[in-house]
Amino acid sequence: ACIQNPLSACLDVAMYYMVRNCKTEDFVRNCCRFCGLIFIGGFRRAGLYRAFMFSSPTILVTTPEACKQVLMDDDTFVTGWPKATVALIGPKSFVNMGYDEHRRLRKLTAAPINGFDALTSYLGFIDETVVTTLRGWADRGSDFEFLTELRRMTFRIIVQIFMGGADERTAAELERTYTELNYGMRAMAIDLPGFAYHKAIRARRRLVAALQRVLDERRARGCRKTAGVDMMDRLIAAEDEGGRRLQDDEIIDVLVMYLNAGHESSGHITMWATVFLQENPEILARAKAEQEAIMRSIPPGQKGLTLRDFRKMEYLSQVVDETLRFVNISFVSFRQATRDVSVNGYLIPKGWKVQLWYRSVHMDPQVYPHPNKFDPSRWEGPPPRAGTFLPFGLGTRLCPGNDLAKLEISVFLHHFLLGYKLTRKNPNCRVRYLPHPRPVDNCLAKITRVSSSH
Ligand code: HEM
Repeated sequence: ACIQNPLSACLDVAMYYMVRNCKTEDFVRNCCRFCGLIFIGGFRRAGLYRAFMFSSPTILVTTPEACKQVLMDDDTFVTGWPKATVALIGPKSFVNMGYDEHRRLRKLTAAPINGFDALTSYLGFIDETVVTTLRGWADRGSDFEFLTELRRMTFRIIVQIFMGGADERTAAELERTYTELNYGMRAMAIDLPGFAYHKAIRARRRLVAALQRVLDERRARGCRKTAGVDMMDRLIAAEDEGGRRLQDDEIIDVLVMYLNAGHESSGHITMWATVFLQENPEILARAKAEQEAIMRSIPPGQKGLTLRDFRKMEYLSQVVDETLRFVNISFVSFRQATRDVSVNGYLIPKGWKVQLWYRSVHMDPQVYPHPNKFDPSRWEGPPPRAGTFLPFGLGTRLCPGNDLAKLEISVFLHHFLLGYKLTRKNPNCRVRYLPHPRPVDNCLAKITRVSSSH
């Protein structure tokens, strides 16, 4: 992992400092002491650092301007995920796809997820799922892993959108397999028994086999063409200009990627937003008052929430944005330079990897004063300057599920605020930062009903 001492635990040390909410300078100082990584830019605000990570010479990009330049230039920067990640997500998924194929499949799959019509069609299911889930937790009356259950809930939603649903047992089993896949995603790529990466590779094999079974059944039964079409139907029916259809392994890799991306981050952010609300009574009171006002404005005959109600959740949207900034669930993206290019006055050589460190942007005191304070009110006023808020990335690879994610999280918080309370068993529980920030007890907690109408 390290230029000077390939056997050192340099990468672990690097990751340890970088994934915490610490300043890049602290990381550089500590990392250099441990293993002598070489950095350009030093302690000036160059925002670019040179390192050797995941077996490749790499430039770390940490300022809004430089991130924007890289993310908006598709000719010069192509996707550049580490081989180990590609092996887990799928060599035929977006993480490893050329420009044209990516554009085609992205167009096919993104429109049915985001946008007014798509979100309207999913809202009823999301609303019902959230209401039933919260009731079930409150009826339990005992502690449970809040994060684990939230991940199951967001997984049920994404499976409904992509595969027209799955029964409770299959969904829980698949979600457990995804958890194993995820734990190996940012682990050292050691494919030996006992290591997280090895377990993740095996989890991927199980996922591929499960999705192949569903695909076989779907092909045998015939795809739906009109009512009830889901993403699997769309992928099976898709043809390029030459009339070529997608092979099973291509469909499966796109599904493995979407089902993973479509529930992990949303589940984590929902958990953190709930925790932050519960820990900050003033913020909770203001968010709750807004939801109560929305409830009062709903006409008597209306069943469930509408997108119009969701659009009125202005303060809640600030809470969600602040959670996205503060937690940095997707803290880094990977690209590769296709030619020599100058960024911020420094040369990035052709073939070098480029890592975009969103966390550094979101925790930069020059962009966000007092970055370690959870303060939703910082989102009042005009929208942030381009490149300064990148929880969903930017450019042609901007997260296609961004609106869906915000909708799911907001619907959950709406019902939580109106009727429930979270009591954590270990409120000071240690946080683990890889693969995503989470309390090591997976947020062991109890949900109690505080309003008789829920
Ligand atoms: C809070 C929730 C979420 C966060 C923070 C998040 C974050 C991100 C980020 C930062 C990227 C850009 C990666 C890059 O530039 O290489 C991305 C890509 C992606 N996300 Fe999300 N995401 C979330 C939810 C979702 C959901 C709900 C879905 C699916 C419905 C989804 C599907 C994807 C896919 C397929 C990509 C790859 C896009 C491409 O390469 O064109 N994400 N996400």
